[in-house]
Amino acid sequence: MATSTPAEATFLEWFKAAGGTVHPAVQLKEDCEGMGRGAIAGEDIEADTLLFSIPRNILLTTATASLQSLLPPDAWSSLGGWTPLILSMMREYLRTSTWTPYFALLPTRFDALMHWSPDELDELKGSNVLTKVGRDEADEEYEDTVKAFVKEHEDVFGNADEYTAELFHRMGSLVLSRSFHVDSKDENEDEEDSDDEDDEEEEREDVADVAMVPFADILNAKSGSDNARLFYEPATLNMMSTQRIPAGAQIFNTYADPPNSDLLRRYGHVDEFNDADLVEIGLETVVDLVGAAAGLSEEEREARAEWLLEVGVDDTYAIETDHKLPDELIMAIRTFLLDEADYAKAQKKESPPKPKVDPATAEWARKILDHRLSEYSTSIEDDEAALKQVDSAVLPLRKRMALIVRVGEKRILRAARDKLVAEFPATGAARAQKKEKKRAREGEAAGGKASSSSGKKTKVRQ
Ligand SMILES: C[S@@+](CC[C@H](N)C(=O)[O-])C[C@H]1O[C@@H](n2cnc3c(N)ncnc32)[C@H](O)[C@@H]1O
Repeated sequence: MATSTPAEATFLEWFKAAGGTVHPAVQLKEDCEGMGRGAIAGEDIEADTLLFSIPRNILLTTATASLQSLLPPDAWSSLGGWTPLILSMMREYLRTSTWTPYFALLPTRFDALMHWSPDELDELKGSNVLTKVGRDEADEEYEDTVKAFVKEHEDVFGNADEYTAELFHRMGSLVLSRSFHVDSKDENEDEEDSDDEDDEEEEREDVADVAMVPFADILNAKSGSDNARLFYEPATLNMMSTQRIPAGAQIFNTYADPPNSDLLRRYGHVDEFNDADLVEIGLETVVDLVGAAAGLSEEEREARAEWLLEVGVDDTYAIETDHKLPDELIMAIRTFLLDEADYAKAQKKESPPKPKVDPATAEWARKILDHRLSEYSTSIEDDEAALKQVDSAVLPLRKRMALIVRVGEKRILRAARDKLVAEFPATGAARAQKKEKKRAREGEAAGGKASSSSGKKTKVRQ
C-alpha cells in the first residue's frame, strides 16, 4: 500500500501490529480535495470488498483507556456528558504511548462552530443552529469541573497544568467530528442500528458507547457519494465497499446525512448540494406569533406550550427539501388557535388537534414562514450574488460555509411558502396579488394608470 507521509506509515505499522488489516488498493491521501486527509482507491475495488478491518482492542473508549481503572469509582461516576472520554483521551495523549501513532494523524485545527468568533457566528444569524453551538457549556465544564478534578487527582493525571482548556476543546472536537457509536454492552447488536457515526441524541448517549475508531475516522463524507460502510463484528469493525470504487476515486463513508447546519456545527464543513438539508422552526415562534395574536396571556401561552410538550409534541419543527410543513408544526399552530372550550376538550383527551391544514392554519403557517425569513440579515438574492465570489481572499471559507447554510435554509422556507400559497391561494402573497390585480383593474376602468402607490388610484378607489 502506497503511503505519502512518515506519520501515515507509522500509523499503518501500529495499526497492523495490533491486528488491523488493510486491502492493498486502499491508500491514504493527506489532502483530498480540500477535505483534509482521506482514503482513495489505488486501483479498482469491487463492491462488497473488505477495505480494512479494525480490531476492537484499538478503539479508544472509556473502557480501553486506563483512567477509569485508576480513579476512585465515586470520582469517576461524578463526571458527566463526554467528559469521562475527553479526560481519558487527554491522559492517554499526555501520559501514554498506546495511541501515539493515532493521535499523530488527527487534526489540531477545526472549523466546527465551537471554534468560530462571535463575528463569524453572526453570519449565521437566523439559523437555529446558533442555539446549539455549545461553546459556553464546554467552557463552563472545563472551568467549573475539569480543572479542579484534574488538580484533585494529580496523582493519576500527572502535572495538572498540561490539561489545558485548548487540549480539552481539541479532544472534545475530535469526539464531535470523528466518534462512532459502538455499543459497549451487546457486541452482537443489530448492524442496522449501530453503523452511524452521527447521533442526534449525542448529549444523552451513554459515554461508554462513544468510541474513537482509528482508520474508520479517516474517511470523509459527501452527500450522495458514500461507497463504504462500517460493519460491526464481535472482534472487529469492518469497513466494506458498498459499490464498485474506480481507481483514483475517494472512499466515502456516510455521517448519517446531517443538514448543512449540523455538518458545520459538528464537522466544520458543508455540502454545496445537500439532499438532507432542512430549516428549523422553534415552538417559541408559534407561541409568540399565534399565541399573542389569539389574545392569550403570557401565562396561557406558556401553559399551552408546556402542554404540547407533555403530550409529546416536539419543540422544534424541521422543514426538509420536500417543503412539506411538519405535522407537529400544524398541530402546534392549531393548539394556539383553539378557543378555551376546545382547548379544555383537547386537554381532557390528552390529544392536540389533528395536523390538518385549513385556511386559518395556512395563513398562520405563512406568517410564521415570513417571520422566519425576516430573521436572517440578508435576502436570498444577496446571498446568491455573494456566493458567486470565488476569490477566497474576498469570501473566506467560514463566510462561504455560513452563506451556504443560510441560503439553503432560506430557499427551503421560500419554497415551503410558495407551496403553501399555491395550495391555499387566499393566504399572504396570493391575497396581496389578488388585491393588486383588483386595484389595477379598477384603475384601468377609471382610465388611469393604476399603481399601488399612485394618488390617482386612491382617488379611483374612493
Ligand atoms: C471523520 S474526519 C475525516 C478525516 C479528516 N479529513 C482528517 O483529515 O483527518 C471528518 C472531518 O473531515 C473533513 N471532511 C469530511 N468530509 C468533508 C467534506 N465533504 N468536505 C470538507 N471537509 C470534509 C471535516 O473536517 C470533518 O470534520
